[in-house]
Amino acid sequence: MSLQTRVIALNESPQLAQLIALGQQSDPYFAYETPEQDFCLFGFSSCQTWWPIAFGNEVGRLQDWTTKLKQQFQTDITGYDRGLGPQLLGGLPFAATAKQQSRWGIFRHGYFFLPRFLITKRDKKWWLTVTAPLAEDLAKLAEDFLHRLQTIEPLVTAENQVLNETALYAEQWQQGVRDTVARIQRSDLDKVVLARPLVIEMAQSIQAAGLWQQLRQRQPATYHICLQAQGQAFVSATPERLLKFEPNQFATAAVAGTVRRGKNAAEDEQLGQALLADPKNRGEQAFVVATISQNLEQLGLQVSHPAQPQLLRNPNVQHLFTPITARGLDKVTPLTVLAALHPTPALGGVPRRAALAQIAHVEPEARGLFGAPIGYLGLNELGEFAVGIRSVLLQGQQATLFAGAGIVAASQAENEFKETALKFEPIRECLKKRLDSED
Ligand SMILES: C=C(O[C@@H]1C=C(C(=O)O)C=C[C@H]1O)C(=O)O
Repeated sequence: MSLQTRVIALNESPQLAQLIALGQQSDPYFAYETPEQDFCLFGFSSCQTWWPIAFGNEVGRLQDWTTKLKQQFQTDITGYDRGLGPQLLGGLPFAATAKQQSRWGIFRHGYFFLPRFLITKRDKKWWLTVTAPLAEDLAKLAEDFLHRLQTIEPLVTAENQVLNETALYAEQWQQGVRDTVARIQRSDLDKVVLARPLVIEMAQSIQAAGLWQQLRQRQPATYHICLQAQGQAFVSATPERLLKFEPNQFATAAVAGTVRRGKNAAEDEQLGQALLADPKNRGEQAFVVATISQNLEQLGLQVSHPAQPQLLRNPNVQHLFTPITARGLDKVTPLTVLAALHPTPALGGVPRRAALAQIAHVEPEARGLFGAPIGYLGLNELGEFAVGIRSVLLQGQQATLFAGAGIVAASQAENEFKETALKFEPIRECLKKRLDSED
């Protein structure tokens, strides 16, 4: 099928409430906002979708799909700026997995779509990209879409309440942490990130676009991402960038080590400084910096980063954080870099292969999109992927939250359990808040 695309500068800024309302009705739908809130993408309906039904070589197959898509365009689609023109929106799975139990449905092996309608906010301006088969009238499609967007009523938050909450595998998980610590102490395994699910049942079906909006209001300084397709959705308020592709370089970050936020500025500062001075957390984060750097250098890229980590603060937790940049992108494609980096030791472990085997051994369920690359990749090769943590899978009335913690030789199961509980909080609070905000 031959495709065509057109980018239109919008004179009037769309209303966020209307984008959200239209998003709630769209299938598929994707919303993406950077922590700086200076760049947003909203994708509605698809021209084509990619969701493999079997596992294995996901990155290679996504690359093949991208190459095929590029060939379907009659006109040059590579010259657009970031976020404009045809974009692939979605996520890859955390790991190729055949045998583990999975609740992820069509997201299980990854899901991307090429949107028919894409609204982009960048440099304080708004744009619409329309992409459709050659036979369709792009001007008419754009006109109808904008009319729909301008006339849609804002989303009415449905009345909802939490029915029950189950921390799955709680005991089994803590035993898994203890076994992992023992294994780390007696082998050359250094770090394994172990995650666990929390299932929340609500009285009514959960509106993904509405939850995205709530997270955006309550937790502004993170990415805000929503991927909705075939009746289910993945929503993430992750603080963590996996990769940003710029014209001549790309940017990534090493995030690890966690402590809660203080009750006041002085306590907050003290907790932050203690985290910066703590050998366990510093060691854990240094693994992440070293491994990311090595993986990139092996691709022939020139890597640079500051010598000392900084603090990355979110409402409930603070982390150690080192920004990393690499040059020499002409040697590799974006997806090659992504495959080399993911999963970083922030979500997998060190050494990677042994850590992934330990994760598969301890965790009964497939991680799906949790901890996985989620974002956009333009056919112009500019894009950005975040790490899909602080996230939730929504399926009707059921929300499954996942959170993980880095396990090293000095880890204690109870503390790691508490740390994961802390990481559930932002989304858990939003789901509960719906109850309070109904009055
Ligand atoms: C795995 C998660 O977070 C990761 C693990 C961290 C840690 O172990 O301290 C910190 C930040 C993230 O890289 C999560 O939020 O689920």
